[in-house]
Amino acid sequence: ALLGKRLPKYPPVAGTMLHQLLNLVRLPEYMTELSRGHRTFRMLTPTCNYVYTVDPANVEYILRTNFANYGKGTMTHDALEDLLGDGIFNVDGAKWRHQRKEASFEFTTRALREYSSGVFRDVAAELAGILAAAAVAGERVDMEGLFMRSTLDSIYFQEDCILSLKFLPLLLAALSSVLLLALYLARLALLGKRRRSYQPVAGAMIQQLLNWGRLPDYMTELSRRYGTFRMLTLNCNWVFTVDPANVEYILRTNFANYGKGAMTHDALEDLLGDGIFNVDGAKWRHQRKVASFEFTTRALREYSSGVFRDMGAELAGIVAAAAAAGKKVDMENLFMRSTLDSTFTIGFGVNLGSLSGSNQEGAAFARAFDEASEQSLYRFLDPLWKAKRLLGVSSEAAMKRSVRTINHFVYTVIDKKIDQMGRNQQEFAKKGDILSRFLLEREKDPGCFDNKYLRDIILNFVIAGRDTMAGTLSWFLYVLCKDQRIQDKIGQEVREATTGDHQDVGGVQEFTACLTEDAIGSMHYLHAALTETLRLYPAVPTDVKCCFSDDTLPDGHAVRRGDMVNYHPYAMGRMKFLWGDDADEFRPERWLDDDGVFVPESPYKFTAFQAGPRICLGKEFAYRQMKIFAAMLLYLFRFEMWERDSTVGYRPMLTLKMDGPLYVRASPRRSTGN
Ligand code: HEM
Repeated sequence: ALLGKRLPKYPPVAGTMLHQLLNLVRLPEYMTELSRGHRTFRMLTPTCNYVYTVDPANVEYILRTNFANYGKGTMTHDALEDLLGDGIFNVDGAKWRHQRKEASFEFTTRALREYSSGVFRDVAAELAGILAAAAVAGERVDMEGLFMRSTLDSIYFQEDCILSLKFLPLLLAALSSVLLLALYLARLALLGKRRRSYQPVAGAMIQQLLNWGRLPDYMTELSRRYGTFRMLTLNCNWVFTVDPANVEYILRTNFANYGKGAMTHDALEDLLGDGIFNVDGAKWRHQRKVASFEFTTRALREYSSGVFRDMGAELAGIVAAAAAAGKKVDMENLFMRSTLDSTFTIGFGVNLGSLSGSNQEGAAFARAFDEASEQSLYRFLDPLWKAKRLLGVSSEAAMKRSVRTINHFVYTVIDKKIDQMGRNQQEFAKKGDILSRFLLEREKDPGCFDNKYLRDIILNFVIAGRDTMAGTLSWFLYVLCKDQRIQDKIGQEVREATTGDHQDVGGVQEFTACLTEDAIGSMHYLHAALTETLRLYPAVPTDVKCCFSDDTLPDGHAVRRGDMVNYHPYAMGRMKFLWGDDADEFRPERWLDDDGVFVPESPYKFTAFQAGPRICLGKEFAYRQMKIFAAMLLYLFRFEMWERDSTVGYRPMLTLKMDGPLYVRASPRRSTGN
């Protein structure tokens, strides 16, 4: 992205608007001459560039490949509005789509085809008659004039125009058919406008603020009552839906019309910068491409599996020590620390040591990151946040402090890495972490991205990998503490897939060696239990997209440009109309077929990983790590809540984080050998 910024390559300048004015009477010729010199060029005007091209590849790109990025725009629309209004020639987006659909239908009806063919034949016969008369009389004929008058575009009735008089009935017939069509389209457009029905209003922002501590459940209650509804705010509608057809529409069918938008970008910019989570268009496409490539390399898969196993073993060691001492363990905290360590190690080749508690700076970073994440979500509901940021007061003062801590920490990591690379290039080239790979790329192509770009990638990677996985593992263990039957079933499956029934291994390290890719792949019940956790406790409980132009959702409800359209994984996971009467029940079996094989659901119904072109890139990655951690812990230990009947809640953040510790008692299922 930075390379794109630093080295923008614009087409050569072939002239200015003045040159075009001087050549106005021969403009097409003049532009043809320029096109011979440059296939693509610019003409400068006081307001913007005019780019001209005769290159078919460019033409295909703007007319088809990246169609969504090129349209009439406001300048053309405003200039032609008095003449063409909001007709098909002069609009983009939903208005264009609607008229195009109606017109496409009308233009292909057999009735219109037959009627117009008759008119054309009659007009042509009249024209031939006039020509015949002129030929007999030896008179000259102005063919251009005849053609003009015989087509619909130039219908002027003048008393001295014999041809028009002759053609009048036919022209009127043709004109009336066109007018009828126009009236029909206008009526449809008007009807469409009149019929535009909006989602019922379920409340206003104030209600969301009043229910802040239990927002996901409050929104679930509203979803049960309304399905799709609006919450009013001062500046735009917030639309919420749990309808899979709507979800598919915004995430896939009409993907180009729904994106992060300026509001989300601004609210998250301090934390996520221009990272993949927070951008649309070309910036998103570029990072998606690079990341998709990185995430599927075998090298990264192997490297990350190794890191997950080591980290899982370290975690198991800590739990074993607590179990031996009969002490309670806060598993939520351990998961947060261990996933932070594993994410950092894979991302940057640096073990933060937060699991072992050896790194104070790492702990401060994690705290600042949580605070910034919570504050970023709050910004969506606080209309004054920008003013507060400007003045550096209240919640925004804390946000500034958190971001400073985060930036200091991340830039230090990057600087250290650059230092390492400088000291031993050859050793460095062997490193499997993502930052090293990016730095090596930068060596080959200096200036392709700077430290700010790397910082944004890091933080996006951290929020992607750390909070989501730690949260899911914590909720997973929580529900398992409440249901020992499921816990034992997973323990048994892990045992069968790894060591078999009769040969328990003694220690963590020994067991780690049994956790092969095949063994992990065969744990269908564990896979189902993790998926069931994500159904009821989706790591990203609500996801919002900005609507770029007026549209109608598949359920018939309209949305306006600028509306914030939310689909709600947390609420969706609890809807009876989607999951049956036992929707609230934790039941991994619902994901398995009769042979016990995991069967995935439509991603538009089970939306925990999003869906469509922006589906989570780390889905497989996440399952692998979660399965390694879960398998290791459940093979070795049995867990129960430290206080038997205690429950845990959540904190409103970008991710569904537990509110407070998850204190459990761990007891060995078998000897850990530690
Ligand atoms: C349980 C674990 C996870 C869940 C539930 C999850 C869920 C999601 C969701 C809902 C999104 C869409 C966010 C949005 O743009 O609105 C997303 C995007 C993404 N996730 Fe995950 N994620 C998980 C783990 C991971 C991991 C471990 C990684 C990588 C290490 C990862 C990488 C990404 C990336 C790069 C995107 C951005 C995709 C794009 O915008 O094109 N995720 N994830």
